[in-house]
Amino acid sequence: MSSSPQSASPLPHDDDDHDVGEEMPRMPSKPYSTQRRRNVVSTASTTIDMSKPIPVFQKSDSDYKSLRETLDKNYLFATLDNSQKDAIAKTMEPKEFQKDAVLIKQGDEGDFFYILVEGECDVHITKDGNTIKVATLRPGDGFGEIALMHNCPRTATIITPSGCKTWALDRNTYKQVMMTTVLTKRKRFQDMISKVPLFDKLTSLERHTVCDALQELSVSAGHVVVKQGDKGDTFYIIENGEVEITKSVDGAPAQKIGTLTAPQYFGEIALYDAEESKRQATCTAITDCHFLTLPQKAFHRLLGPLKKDMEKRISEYK
Ligand SMILES: Nc1ncnc2c1ncn2[C@@H]1O[C@@H]2COP(=O)(O)O[C@H]2[C@H]1O
Repeated sequence: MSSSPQSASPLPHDDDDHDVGEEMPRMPSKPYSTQRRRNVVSTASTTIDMSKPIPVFQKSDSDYKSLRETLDKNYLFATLDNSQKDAIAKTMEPKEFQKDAVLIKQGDEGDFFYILVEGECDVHITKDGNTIKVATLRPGDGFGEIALMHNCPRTATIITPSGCKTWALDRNTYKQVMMTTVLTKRKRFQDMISKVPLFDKLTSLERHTVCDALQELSVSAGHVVVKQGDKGDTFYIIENGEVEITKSVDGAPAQKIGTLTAPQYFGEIALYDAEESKRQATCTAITDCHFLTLPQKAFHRLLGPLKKDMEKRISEYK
């Protein structure tokens, strides 16, 4: 990874939970190095000046290409359009960390969002005086978004046991680029999420984070959303429509075992149950349907606190 900064931007001191202001940030159609943004975004307590030039870090073509591909695959950027992802890829800067370095400390203020390029990082969470390792991050994974998007202290400590290479995105740029899409989406999805009893046990920060990761999917009546025997990689919440569940046992013709409607969910067994990572039943839209979906990585990270509740429901199916 080779790069050099073209211009540096000081980190802002804007804080508090942001509302989407009257004027929305729009991504430039030209590269940052030649264009300034004039929009201003008002927030609860402050204003983010969108006219600040955004730094461009020169990268080799191959670094740019692989970073851009990583952004395409990462669920945190799923709602951004191509020009927004181009802009992020241009502005990200390389940061390397030595063995045992602490990239993020729980409780600190957020400064950067990172994408891991090489090496591994462990995620440790301290609660009630106990520290536990909750996850290991691998190349392609992003982290550090929660404190930036929610103006809260860092929710976990990130340590690299072996040393690592990352791409880093400063707080101001992250918020400028993500604010429009993520906050608008969060407002829309909060209503829906509040109707799903499963999510009652999440804290409001956890619910916000789930909203930020949700994606949308519309299918027509007759579409097979999940097929028995397939490998599962998505969790579905029904926002509109009806889904029929059918299951074949020991090769016999599939039998209907139920119908789901909003705000019920499906697709969790193959994601949670390592032994049954294959879809256990077929789920077919019997009307046109609209779903909110969570990709597998987000599901594990964000719905970890609900594992027991989901396992209880899974055992009731059996
Ligand atoms: N359970 C988890 N699994 C994986 N990553 C997490 C988990 N909890 C928090 N993180 C990440 O750790 C980061 C710590 O800084 P942030 O709170 O800004 O953002 C956090 C998330 O990106």
